[in-house]
Order: sequence, then C-alpha cells, then structure tokens
Amino acid sequence: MRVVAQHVSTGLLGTFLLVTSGRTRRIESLVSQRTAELADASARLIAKQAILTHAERIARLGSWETQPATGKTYWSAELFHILGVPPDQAAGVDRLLAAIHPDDRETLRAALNTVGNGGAATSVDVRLPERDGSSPIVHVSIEATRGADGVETLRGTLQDISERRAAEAHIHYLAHYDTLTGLPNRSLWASRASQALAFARRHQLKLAVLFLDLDNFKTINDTLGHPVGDRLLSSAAGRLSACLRDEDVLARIGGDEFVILLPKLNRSDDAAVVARKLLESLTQPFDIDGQELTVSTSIGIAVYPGNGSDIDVLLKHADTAMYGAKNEGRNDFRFFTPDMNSRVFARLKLENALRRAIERNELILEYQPQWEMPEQRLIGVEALVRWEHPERGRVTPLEFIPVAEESGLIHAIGDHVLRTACLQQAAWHAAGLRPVTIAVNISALQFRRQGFLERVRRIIDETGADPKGLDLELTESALMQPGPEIEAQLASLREMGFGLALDDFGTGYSSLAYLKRIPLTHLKIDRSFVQDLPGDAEDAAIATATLSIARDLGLAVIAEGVETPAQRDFLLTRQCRVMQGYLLSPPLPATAITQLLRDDQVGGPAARPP
Ligand SMILES: Nc1nc2c(ncn2[C@@H]2O[C@H](COP(=O)(O)O[C@H]3[C@@H](O)[C@H](n4cnc5c(=O)[nH]c(N)nc54)O[C@@H]3COP(=O)(O)O)[C@@H](O)[C@H]2O)c(=O)[nH]1
Repeated sequence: MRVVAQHVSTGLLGTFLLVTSGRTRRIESLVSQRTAELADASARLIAKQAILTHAERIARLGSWETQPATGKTYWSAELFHILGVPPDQAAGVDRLLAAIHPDDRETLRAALNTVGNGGAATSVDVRLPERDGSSPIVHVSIEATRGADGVETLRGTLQDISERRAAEAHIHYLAHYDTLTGLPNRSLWASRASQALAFARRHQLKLAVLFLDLDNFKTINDTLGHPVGDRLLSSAAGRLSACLRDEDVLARIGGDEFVILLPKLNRSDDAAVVARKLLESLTQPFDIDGQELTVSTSIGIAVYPGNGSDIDVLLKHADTAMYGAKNEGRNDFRFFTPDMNSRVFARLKLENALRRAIERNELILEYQPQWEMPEQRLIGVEALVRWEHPERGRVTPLEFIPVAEESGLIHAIGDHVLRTACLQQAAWHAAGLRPVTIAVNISALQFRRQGFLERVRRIIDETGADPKGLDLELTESALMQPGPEIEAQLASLREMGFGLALDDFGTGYSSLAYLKRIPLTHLKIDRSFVQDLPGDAEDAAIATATLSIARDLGLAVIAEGVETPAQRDFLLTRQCRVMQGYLLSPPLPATAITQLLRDDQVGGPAARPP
C-alpha cells in the first residue's frame, strides 16, 4: 500500500508536477511573450519619445504639464533647453516663471492664473532674459483638463519664435524701408503722410510735402561707379535727416529722389526755412573713400491745403515744383505754383521734340574759330551743335544738352556731332582747303559709356576722317577718378591720333594729380575765368597759373570766351597763344568757315605736343 500509496502519491505528484510544469511553461511562455511585447512596446515608446524629442528640438518647441493638486510636473527636454534651465533642476510653474524676462513675468503669470482658474485656453508671447545680446521671444500656449474638483492638469507648449519674429521684422523692414539709407520707403512715407493729412484736416492745420532730387548725381554715379554713388546717397540722407524734427518724415523714393513730410506747419514760410537748412546741409563736400565729392539738391514744395487735398496730388505738385527749381539753376527750392504744370509739360514736350529732331536731322553744327595770336591765324574750330526747331526757331544747347543727358539722347546726339564733324573735315580736305583742327565736345556720360571707343572707331572708319585733325574736348567730370579702363581708353584715342582737350579747366573736380596721369594735349581756360580779366585779381591768378601748369606739363592752352581787347592783351602778356571768343569770331556756319579758309590759305593746324 505504501508502495501503492507511494506510487499513487508519486503519480499524483508526478501528475501535479507534470501539470504544474506544463502550466509553468505556459506561464513562462506567456510571461516571456508579454515581456517581449512589453519590451517591444517600450522600444516603440522610446522610439516615439525620441521622435517627439527630435521634433520638439527641430521646432524649438518644449512641452510641460503640471497637476496643481499633487504638484507633479513634467517638462520636456527641449523646454529645459529653450529656457536654459539645467535638466536636473526642479521643474514647475515657479521655475517656468523664473526663467522668463522679469518685465514679462506678470503677463505669463496672469495667463496661467486665468486658465488655472477655469478660463479658456490662451497663449502669450513673452521674452526670455537677454543672452548673446538679444532677448529670445517665446510663444507660450496654456490649456487645462478639468475634473469634478476643478482643474486636474495644466499643460502647454513653449516655442522659441525669435527667428520667425526676426524674419517677420525683416520682411516688414524690406516692405517699408530703403535698405541703402535705412529711411522709410515710398509706401511707409505715403501711409504716414495720409495719417498726418487726416490729422491736419481735422485740426485745420497746414502740412508741407518737399520733393528733393540731387543735382548731377547721375553724372557722379555713372562716372565714379555705383558703390561711390551709394555711399554718397547714404551720407547725403544722413545730413538731410539731421535737419529735421522727430515728427517730420524723410523717405527715399527712388535713385536720388527724397521726399519729406512736414506735418505740423504754422505758416507756409516755415517750409522755406527747412528747405534752406536742407540746402545748407549739403554745401560741405563729402569725403567718400578719401575723395571729396560735392552734391547739391533741388527742392520742390507743395503745401496743404493750398496746393492739393490728397497726398498723391501734393507729391505730384512738389515734384513739379522741384523741376521748377532745377530748370531755374538747381541748388535751390521753389514753392508749387499752378503755372508750373505747364512748364513740366513743356520739358516733356522738349524731350519728345528732341527725339524727333535727331530723326529729322534738325541738329546742325556751327564752328567757332580758334586763332593763333597775335597773328590771328585760324588754326582750328570748335564744333557746336545747334537745333533748328521748326516752330521755336533756334534752341540753345544750354537748354537741350541737359535734357539730352537726362533722357539718354546724348549718345545719339554725340555720335551725330562727331560724324558730322568728320564729314566736314573730309569735305574741307576734298575742297583742297588747308587743314584746321576740329574740336568736338564729348559729354561725360557719352565718354564713360561702355563701347564709346568702338563707336568712335566706327565713325572714323565710316567717314574716312583723320583723327590727327580732331580734338575731343572732355570735361573734368568725364575724367574724374580715371581708373585703368578710362586711362586705357584715353591712351587708345591718343594712339589713333586724336588730340585730347580738357574743357572748362578749373570749374569742376580738378585734381592736378590726374593731369599728370592722363595723356592730354590741351587745357582750355574756361570763359568764367576770362570774363573779368584783367580787373579781377583771382581770375588773373587762375589764368596765369593755368598757363604756367600747362607749360610745365607740355600742354597747349586755349583761352575761351575772349570778348574784349583788354582780355586778349592780358592773355597775350601771359604768353597765351591760342584764343577763341566773340572778339575774334562767334560760332559760324560751315560755309562761313569754308570762306575764311579760302581767303587765308597760308595757315595750318596748331602744333600738338608729341
Ligand atoms: N556735349 C556737347 N555739348 C555741346 C555741344 N555743343 C555745345 N555744347 C555745350 O553746350 C554749352 C553751350 O554751348 P553754346 O551755346 O554753343 O556756347 C558755346 C559758345 O557759343 C560760347 N562762347 C564762345 N565764345 C564766347 C564768348 O566770347 N562769350 C560767351 N559768353 N560765350 C562764348 O561758349 C560755348 C562753348 O563752350 P565750351 O564748350 O565750354 O567751349 C557749352 O557748354 C557747350 O560745351 C555738343 O556738340 N556736345
């Protein structure tokens, strides 16, 4: 029995053991299955957490959660990072508030309290304390989960939006400011001007709009290059700005155009006071990269309510008045008057007529003789363009050359003048007349334009003219800052045989240094230095010095604008051998020069320095 019992008991145990071990295995298998599932879930959770952490880092967005009842708090890794709080420091609402800029803490506290006390979800933008010179801006969103006893969980996100804000600010800046000068642009100016106008209308105040355009800026820009032009513009903007009050609005609205709003004006004349200050501010030369540059401005003024009742009209009238100031000598201001509209129209009409004049060959040349003295031997002529306008009669180049330069027509006119002078040389040669030099004026814009040399070559080839009998008269502005390209162009012209005369010497941006570097053949004493000779001591000194410099540099000199025997005699005593002016002869048609040459077949062109 014992054995049986034993057997039985062994059997039971065995059975039990068998059963137990079977269950155990199942349990084990279940446990290991569950463990694997848990490990898998945990791995997936970790992976998801990693993705979330990654996403938060990329978005510069941290998240947080806090249970007011238990004080349990969670901060994501990115939240610690954005707030600059070490990850081992206790994280909670107080810590969050402490990490905010002291001036913005109350804003966030109020938002947290609102949501914590049952208010709707909200968000605020607050700053963090300054780091690396700026205060990051964070956008904090707050919401709550509520239970029966009120708020159970307060949670939210905090995102660093500094870059977005900076980008928005930059876009705003680009849309409203001029990047070169930092001044408001046309759009911002117009919106401020409209507000000011509404205020002026309500309070029956006056308001002025000033339109400024820098004089000769285009020449400086085209001749010295855009980087120099840009620096000049921004320096000029600085000076203009310094003349104004805080409430005035200065804007740059185009290349060299500025507008100013004077919003609170007692009397119209106050605008004139400001205009005078602005003109005065530009009188001192600018030092741009070590070179002295001078620029002036012309100013047009329109006043509300007299000259218009909306900003567009006031601006248009100020622009028109600015043209008035330009036409009447520049470097000055003019108030708008209704008759100016017709003047601007006239200027546009002139430009159109000039365009047609070129096509219709209305531009002709006269030639002013140049004489070797004291024998008064004709040795050259200066070609001067004339416009025979079908209705207006003769239009002076003083009127149309500036229009041609502003409109770009100067290039076509310049080519026409050079071609006509070349053909005239060929005609005099063909007629068997003795050769005289023909001097041709070249505008600075024409000379500095890409391809000038090629155009000159083409004209010479087409006309068969001899450059040895041609002088190109260049102004000082054409030769300002002669870089290697300009020097090479001048050298090529000299190699071709052209003479190179510096016109109006002493009136512009004279630099004796470049006289040495560029291959000039002549200097022309400007008639402004001749007209008061011999009485004016300063003019006498300038004329004498010019002659002396030219002699030392081996250059020929032509005195222009000689109108009186006293001027002629003074210049003769200073060894000036070549003269031009009304005393000797006005500019004449080609036929008259032909006659002069026929009458005197013994002269010859002035000897040029080698
Ligand atoms: N780029 C070009 N400019 C040109 C061309 N033709 C003329 N011009 C420039 O126009 C300005 C005015 O010229 P104009 O009315 O022809 O006057 C010239 C002479 O008539 C005048 N002159 C000559 N002698 C006297 C005088 O004794 N007294 C006096 N008051 N005026 C006199 O001077 C002008 C010549 O000046 P300049 O060229 O400096 O030698 C003038 O700036 C012309 O340059 C052209 O084809 N292209």
